[in-house]
Amino acid sequence: MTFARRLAAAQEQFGAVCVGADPHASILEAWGLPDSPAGLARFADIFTEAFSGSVASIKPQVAFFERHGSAGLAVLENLIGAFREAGTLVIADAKRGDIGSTMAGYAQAWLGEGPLGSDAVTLSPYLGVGALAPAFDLAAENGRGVYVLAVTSNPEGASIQGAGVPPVAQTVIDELGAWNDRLWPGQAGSIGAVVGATAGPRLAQWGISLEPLHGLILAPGVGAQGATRAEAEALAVGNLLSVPVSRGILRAGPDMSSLKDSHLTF
Ligand SMILES: O=C(O)c1cc(=O)[nH]c(=O)n1[C@@H]1O[C@H](COP(=O)(O)O)[C@@H](O)[C@H]1O
Repeated sequence: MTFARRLAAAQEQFGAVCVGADPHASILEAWGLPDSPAGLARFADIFTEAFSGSVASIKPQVAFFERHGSAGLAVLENLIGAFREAGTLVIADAKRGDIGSTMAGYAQAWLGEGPLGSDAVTLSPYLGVGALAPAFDLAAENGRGVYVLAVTSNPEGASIQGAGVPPVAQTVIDELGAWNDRLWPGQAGSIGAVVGATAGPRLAQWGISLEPLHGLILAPGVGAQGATRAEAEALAVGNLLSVPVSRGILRAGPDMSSLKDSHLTF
């Protein structure tokens, strides 16, 4: 089954919130845990108990695991495995992107059968949308998905993403839509665009249309970055929307019952 269909079924059951697994040093501290591989492992245990099997998807931000080196990556591997085994979709937020041959390596790492293999991965299109083809092709082959940065939630992205006529972001979205149509003809594609929930005013100012995407939208920025769920929902325009929330949810921990319920408030 395609990633888009699996995600649609999961969101029908659990809703569109994607819980961010972002163990910032400040979150570990707030949870009374050391900023070490042992603290990270304890974070992962609590996070797994709170959310595995009870939300549609999670999004581990891999930087917060990488900063602990190989021990941190081992925690990430276990986390990915535990959630996938429970049937909760894992979107690895790795923001990878490189020339085609190296891209094939990243695709195998994050969308393959190895220990970091996830249901979907985030990618950066700065080397060209076409350079990401190895990830698109693997996703089509094995029922995985990708999310490509288009209009990011941070203000610094504007000078590049809004440059040109049509703006770079529109070109990214149009090219992603063409890939979706080619790889998943006649159905929702499993390639998504990352469009910040904070980015509504930029979309309007640049005249960006998300309609040609024919796929998925990931709209970060709700909660800690100040955007609302309604602002995220306004972005869907016929695409399947997921709303990742990291700090807004994690700040409810480590108390298990507050943490378990926190995603319901978004
Ligand atoms: O790709 C992403 O997920 C992403 C893209 C973007 O434009 N903005 C953005 O904040 N993110 C990620 O979404 C999460 C947002 O975290 P919170 O602001 O704590 O909810 C972080 O993991 C970011 O790395």
